[in-house]
Amino acid sequence: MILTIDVGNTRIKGAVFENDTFLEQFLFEPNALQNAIENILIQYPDTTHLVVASVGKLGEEAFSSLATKVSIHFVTHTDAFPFLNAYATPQTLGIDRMVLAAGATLCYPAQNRLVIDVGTCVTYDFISQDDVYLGGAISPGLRLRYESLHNYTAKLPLLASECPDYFIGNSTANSIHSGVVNGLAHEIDGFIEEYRTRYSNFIIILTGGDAEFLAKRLKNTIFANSNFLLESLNQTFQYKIKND
Ligand SMILES: Nc1ncnc2c1ncn2[C@@H]1O[C@H](COP(=O)(O)OP(=O)(O)O)[C@@H](O)[C@H]1O
Ligand SMILES: CC(C)(COP(=O)(O)O)[C@@H](O)C(=O)NCCC(=O)O
Ligand SMILES: [K+]
Repeated sequence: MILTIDVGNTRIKGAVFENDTFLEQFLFEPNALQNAIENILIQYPDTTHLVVASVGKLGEEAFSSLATKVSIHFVTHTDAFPFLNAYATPQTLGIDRMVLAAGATLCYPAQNRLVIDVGTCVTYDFISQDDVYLGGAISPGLRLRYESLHNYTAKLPLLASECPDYFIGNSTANSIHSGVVNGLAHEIDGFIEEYRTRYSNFIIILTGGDAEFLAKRLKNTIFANSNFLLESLNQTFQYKIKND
């Protein structure tokens, strides 16, 4: 069994896999992480590997105390990945984006793929059908947009995310909801259209903490899979074992 852990900039998520089967997912509190992992290892004593991808504040040392209990693999740029990386600065490419690209390449062979991850940031990643990672885009995520409006103005309140069923916001709150949610939905729809002018066919994977919330606002019918990064971590690790 493998326990995969995704340290994002907002949340730390985990999942236990038995081969390709997703058994259970977890959400961690940063200051109770070690204890929580120890409990998972007790609950799933057949766990042999802990596989971690971090773009957040936690580095490899945050997991080192667990090394006596489980074999730890911290994913880095030097791992084996199933695509050719055409990014001009591969060493600064987010490891989460590399893992998403690997998952898309392995799960959807021989086709163009667009991965959209709506987390703290929205990331777009495009992998061509000949398995070349081309890059994509980074923009502020849903919560970051709500927080920026509040943090960088004198008068705008901080609101909880709400799905507007209107386009014209008729109050301050409704204007913010329309600007943030409709704005992000239009961005995603617009990006997909831009990719369509360049590539006639590609599959779209929508993931991240706000994927389900946004999926219903999009023009394009896209099936959201919030666990795609955790699943891709499992796939990437299995690929690494076979190709090292
Ligand atoms: N319980 C929650 N706590 C924080 N954010 C949440 C929660 N549920 C949904 N979200 C949304 O999910 C987003 C974070 O998504 P996630 O994919 O976990 O981000 P990251 O990988 O960057 O940490 C937040 O921006 C927020 O809008
Ligand atoms: C863009 C990101 C901040 C996204 O992080 P997330 O929203 O998943 O927490 C992360 O992938 C990152 O730090 N990237 C480095 C820059 C790059 O990918 O080019
Ligand atoms: K993201």
